[in-house]
Amino acid sequence: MPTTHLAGPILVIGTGLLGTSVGLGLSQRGLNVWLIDPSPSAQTVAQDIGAGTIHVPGRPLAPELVVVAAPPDVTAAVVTQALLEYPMSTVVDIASVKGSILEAVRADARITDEHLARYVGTHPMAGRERSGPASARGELFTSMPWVICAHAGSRGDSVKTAEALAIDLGATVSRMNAQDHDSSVALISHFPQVASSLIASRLLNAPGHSLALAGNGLRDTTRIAASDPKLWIQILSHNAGALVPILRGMREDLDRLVATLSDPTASGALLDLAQLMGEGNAGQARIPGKHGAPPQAFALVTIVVKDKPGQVAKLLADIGDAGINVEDLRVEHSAGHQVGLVDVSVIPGRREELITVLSALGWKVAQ
Ligand SMILES: NC(=O)C1=CN([C@@H]2O[C@H](COP(=O)(O)OP(=O)(O)OC[C@H]3O[C@@H](n4cnc5c(N)ncnc54)[C@H](O)[C@@H]3O)[C@@H](O)[C@H]2O)C=CC1
Ligand SMILES: O=C(O)C(=O)Cc1ccc(O)cc1
Repeated sequence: MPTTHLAGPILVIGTGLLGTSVGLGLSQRGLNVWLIDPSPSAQTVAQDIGAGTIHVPGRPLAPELVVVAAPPDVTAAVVTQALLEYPMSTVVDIASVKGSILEAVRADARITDEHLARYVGTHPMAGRERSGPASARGELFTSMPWVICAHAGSRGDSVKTAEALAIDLGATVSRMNAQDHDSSVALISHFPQVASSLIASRLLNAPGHSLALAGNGLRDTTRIAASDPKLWIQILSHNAGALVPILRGMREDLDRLVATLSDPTASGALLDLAQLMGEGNAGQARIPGKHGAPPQAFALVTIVVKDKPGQVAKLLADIGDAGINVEDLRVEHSAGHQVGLVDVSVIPGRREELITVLSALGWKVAQ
């Protein structure tokens, strides 16, 4: 068994996608995990897939750590209850918003400074569009950022325990206060979610023959529009204060774009468009690369594969045998043809070698 920073036991309250993923990851590392969820089926599925053991309320339990993985709306109430019920435990939550939850816990008349000292708000920056325990993965957090939002009254050992959770699950710890967290995620998570939903909602009345032409541009920009509405109405409403200024900024840009495109022959119009595209290029280039590394432009090699079982696995095995690391992978199917296009990203210095090796093995390299 791998060594862990946590000793356990750990109680996970809320065994949906995130809670079950936490339970799976910790159980796989040999820790003793207990599970509670008001939904009997969520609780049972989580236990059945190996996330831990259902905790029967009323049975004595003194967890080292309580992880609250409930929806944002109820998180503050569940955290408060856990602080009162488990007087020796550190209590963390993993909700996508932090400021409103800290305020609500603090505002509860039953919560003293001693209680609050054991609470640490946290947020793993990892998830999926699907909710529920059946979609959970123990490896969900590997190499992903996990924000630890200690507050002024947090106890040092509780902050360490919260960080141990992130580290034991393979995540990268990032520390900031709740306000900085909320303004950061408004920009890098909540705004993209809204933008994606707005784009996808434009497709509602699109004719089928238009949609049939869709490629990765549309798929990339609408992937997260498939997210769970029940969760997102809570996230967006809890972080509205940080989100609204970003949306106002976008509205200004959109108004300017509409004005420019209303007369694209006007003097300065093309310059305006070039500026918009240029600013987009510059913003996109600022997004860090894999594992938080600086942005890195990978080289792309496109391979044409037959659309039949095992082809992509065989291709990856051949690339692996050549000792070349695949940095990113995308498979595209061309409509009406029995072939797939596999885009393989590698570090630029290995591109030519990859093309030579694959061509020699009989693969059809498109570019
Ligand atoms: N889905 C994602 O991609 C991410 C979600 N989060 C946060 O994780 C939390 C959980 O989200 P998911 O696991 O995706 O949702 P989910 O819908 O898969 O699971 C939520 C679970 O909480 C349970 N629950 C409802 N009321 C409860 C209560 N009063 N006490 C205890 N449990 C209760 C539900 O029965 C359900 O099993 C949310 O606060 C969300 O903001 C954080 C990072 C990523
Ligand atoms: O799928 C993605 O790209 C995400 O960004 C997932 C996600 C959703 C909600 C969060 O609070 C954190 C991460």
